[in-house]
Amino acid sequence: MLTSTNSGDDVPTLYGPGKKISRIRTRHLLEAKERGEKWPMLTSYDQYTARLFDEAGIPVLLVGDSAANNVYGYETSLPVTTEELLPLVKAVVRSTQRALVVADLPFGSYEAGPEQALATAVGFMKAGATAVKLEGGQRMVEQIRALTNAGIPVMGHVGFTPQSEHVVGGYRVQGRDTQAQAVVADAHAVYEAGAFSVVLEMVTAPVAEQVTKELPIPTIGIGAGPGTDAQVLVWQDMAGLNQGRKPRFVKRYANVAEVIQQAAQDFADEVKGGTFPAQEHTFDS
Ligand SMILES: Nc1nc(=O)c2c([nH]1)NC[C@@H]1CN(c3ccc(C(=O)N[C@@H](CCC(=O)O)C(=O)O)cc3)CN21
Ligand SMILES: CC(C)C(=O)C(=O)O
Repeated sequence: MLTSTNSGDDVPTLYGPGKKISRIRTRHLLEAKERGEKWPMLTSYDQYTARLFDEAGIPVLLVGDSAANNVYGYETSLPVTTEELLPLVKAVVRSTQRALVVADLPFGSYEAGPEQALATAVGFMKAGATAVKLEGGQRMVEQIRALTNAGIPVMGHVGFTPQSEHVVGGYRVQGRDTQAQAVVADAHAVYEAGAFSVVLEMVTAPVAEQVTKELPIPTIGIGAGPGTDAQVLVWQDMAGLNQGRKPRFVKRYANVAEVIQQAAQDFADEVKGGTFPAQEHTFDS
């Protein structure tokens, strides 16, 4: 079903159904940057998508706090809790053989300080995650340092940080004009604190490119242009299950919403019309 995109040589590529690396580790992501190999990351929150994306060769799956709006039906990321995210992390971990699973720390579970961050992150690691992600640059270096020292790989997240939308002043591009140096400084701070990678969200392309060139760790862009080492999208956006307003940075690669809705309508029609179930779906005496 899946066609290989591998060139067939012996270089262990990160992305692709060739599966030459049996289990993705953070060092593989660093090596990919050194080779100049770009890679995709997707969110996943459940068994079926985790399995499909893993088999498609997606090397990193993020159980995002975006489960808030994409699973639980909240309007923003703010309400979702550690208790709500933990079962989703467990489901994704159980359904993944190769991909590196990153657990997002939800709003309110790490900001109080390194001790709170460590307690929360340990819970996600015990649930089977391989790394955690948290939002914030310079203001989070203590947390990032504490987790890294405890053996927990940290993915940073700078630029637009949805958990602090009320301080940032809404969903806005970061890194324009006077903000540019703040975004660059945040990315450097995250790296120096020990992060193995960093998400750049809604950052201007030149700033993202500069950060990508300056840092030895992979940058993962969402609305940060083509210059980052990796790209991430929320899967319901990418596959067209989310039919809501589409941010500029989203590309819809399928229309899954239409497929599911058509299936539901066909099922309903056949039940009403008495054509389902047929003989083949029925047990004889
Ligand atoms: N479905 C979904 N996709 C996401 O990418 C996503 C979530 N949920 N939930 C958590 C955060 C919130 N994110 C978002 C959501 C919307 C915009 C947005 O509306 N952006 C506008 C405004 C940009 C501007 O100010 O110029 C856009 O058109 O891109 C941005 C980031 C990214 N994350
Ligand atoms: C958009 C990505 C990077 C994210 O943080 C999430 O899905 O929660």
